[in-house]
Amino acid sequence: MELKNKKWTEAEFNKVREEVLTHWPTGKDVDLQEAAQFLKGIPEHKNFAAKLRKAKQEGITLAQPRAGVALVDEHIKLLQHLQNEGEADFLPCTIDSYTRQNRYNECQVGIEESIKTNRSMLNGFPAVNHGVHNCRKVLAAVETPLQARHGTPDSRLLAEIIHAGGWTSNEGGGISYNIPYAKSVSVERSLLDWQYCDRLAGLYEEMGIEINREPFGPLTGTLVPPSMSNAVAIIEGLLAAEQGVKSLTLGYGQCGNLVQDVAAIRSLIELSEEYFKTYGYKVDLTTVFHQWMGGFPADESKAFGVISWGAATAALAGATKVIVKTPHEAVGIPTMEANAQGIKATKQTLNLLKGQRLQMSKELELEIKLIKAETKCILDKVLELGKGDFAIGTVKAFEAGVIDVPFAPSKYNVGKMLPARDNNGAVRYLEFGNIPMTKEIKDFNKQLLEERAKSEGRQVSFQMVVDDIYAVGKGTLVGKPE
Ligand SMILES: CC[C@H]1O[C@@H](n2cnc3c(N)ncnc32)[C@H](O)[C@@H]1O
Repeated sequence: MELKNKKWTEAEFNKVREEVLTHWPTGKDVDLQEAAQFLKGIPEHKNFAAKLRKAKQEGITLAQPRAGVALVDEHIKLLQHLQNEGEADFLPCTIDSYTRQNRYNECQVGIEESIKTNRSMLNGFPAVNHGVHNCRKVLAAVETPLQARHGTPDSRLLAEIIHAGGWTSNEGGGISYNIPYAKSVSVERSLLDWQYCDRLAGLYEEMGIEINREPFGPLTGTLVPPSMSNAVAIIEGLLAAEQGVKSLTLGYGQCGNLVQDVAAIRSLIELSEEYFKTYGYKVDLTTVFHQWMGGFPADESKAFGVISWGAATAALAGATKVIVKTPHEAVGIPTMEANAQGIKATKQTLNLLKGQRLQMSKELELEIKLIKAETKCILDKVLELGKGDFAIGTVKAFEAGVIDVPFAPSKYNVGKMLPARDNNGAVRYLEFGNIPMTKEIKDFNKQLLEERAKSEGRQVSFQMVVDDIYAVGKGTLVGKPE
């Protein structure tokens, strides 16, 4: 199938679908019409898109954890704890790493091992292997909407099974679940495979069922300049809308400077609304703010400091949803108690800040303008490279280094751009690589980094990048020389 940013016809979709449903035996339980009937029977309070729309109307920020274990009953117990004790507003099913690489045979081994050892031998819920009916069993056991959260370049079979299972949201996208997660998956391949997932969501929409899609905002979660992550989010949103997606949550990963993080969310909303209007897409747009995605302090009390700071920033930014971290972040998969604690700390902060927003200021206005200008430089070039087609343009933009995600494992990412924090901890471009920014923008980024260098008595250098990567885990935002 040739890649172009054009809505797939049902014939094109069905031709691919026949093969997708054979990738694992559980694919044969997916029947679109039967699934549509099942989904229509799900009460509104368990529909992701509906709950997001309500939160946006009420101007509140909702909290969602990440969580997933190997076996169905344990996963249900975990989610019920996060709902009842943690008071989670949305529940995830974080999918295991084997499923993310379509290695369903290894999932099967992991499931059997988990049964044998009575502990989760997978780092998430293997939804493909568990199949439609077990996904429905999970949905029946909770009272909040469910979403698949993962990092899967080819999420086609996973999307089929979780949506037929009544989970009304799927996270990911052809850039955001490839470049930060895979080494050798071509951008063209992942864009096509995610067009499939978006077209599936679009088909359900056409049958009167709302399905939410959430591109993965943070990307590598390591010093990603807001304009780079916003550019990717807007592209993935536009590609999804072309396939018929009507409920979109665009995301962003906390960088740590309050003004910049609030400006990132505000500019993401403003710029995406501009683009969706230009292209005539009628979409329910919401935002999601991911609490700090970088290195965490091992000390749990300090971890709660990071978690609460992320919650506060999400509230002050006016994000619709915040993704919660846990006090076990530095060590690995959290216990269900630690996971619930992260949600409770987050909700305490959200409740205390309810209705409050960071007021407009000269600094905030400047940062919003700067992020929008930088983002438009990237998007304009992508569109030019694609001769008006964002899908083709994205493939060419990666080849040219116009889209360049810092610290990405993918061999399709040129990795020439380098970010570093300025004196206030805002993430700036230290090296632009082939990213086409105006001279004014380049000079401004350079000036801010020079100011930091001067205050630290050193040259602007790669060492700043290294220092910034380790800083938060060591208790500061900016990695100043010791
Ligand atoms: C995007 C990476 C994030 O997902 C989190 N994560 C990955 N798998 C799980 C899991 N199974 N349960 C809870 N959190 C998880 C991980 O801690 C990290 O914060």
